[in-house]
Amino acid sequence: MNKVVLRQPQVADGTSIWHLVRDTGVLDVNSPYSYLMLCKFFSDTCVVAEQEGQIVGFVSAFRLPADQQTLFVWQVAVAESQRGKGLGKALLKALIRREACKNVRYLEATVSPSNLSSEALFRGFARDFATRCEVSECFPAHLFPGGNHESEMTFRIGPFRYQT
Ligand SMILES: CC(=O)NCC[C@H](N)C(=O)O
Repeated sequence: MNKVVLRQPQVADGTSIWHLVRDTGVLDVNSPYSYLMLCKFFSDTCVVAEQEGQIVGFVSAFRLPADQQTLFVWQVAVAESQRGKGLGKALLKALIRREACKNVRYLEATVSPSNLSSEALFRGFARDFATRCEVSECFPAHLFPGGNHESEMTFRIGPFRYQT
């Protein structure tokens, strides 16, 4: 099986990332522009996974403006072909080891109740770092238009007790 390489995204990856997110069938598909913007202005806290020239994984994140010690993970996308191989956790670990994430003490992400694999990912990540994972409501379903979006629950992981 060919090696999966984890790297910082470039703007040329934007459309492939958009396709990957769309093809997961579970994530909110943001505009193609938003993925170009993430690759250009937030690449220090984004990671892509590439295999044989194909983007097969992606994580986007940024430090919270109101709390620079917390890293907010926006989306984690893993291609069907890579499911169940630990790629999601590998993406998060590559992210948290970045220089741009130095001294991050908490990681936050939102997960919808039906996304059991995402819940398992974050709970497993907290376990691996021997730290807490606290869940609270972030965006109740009624805040979304059209009545067809689940609530989003915040998974707050930390504190990271040693240099991450
Ligand atoms: C961690 C993660 O992928 N959360 C998804 C949040 C939201 N539903 C989205 O897809 O952007």
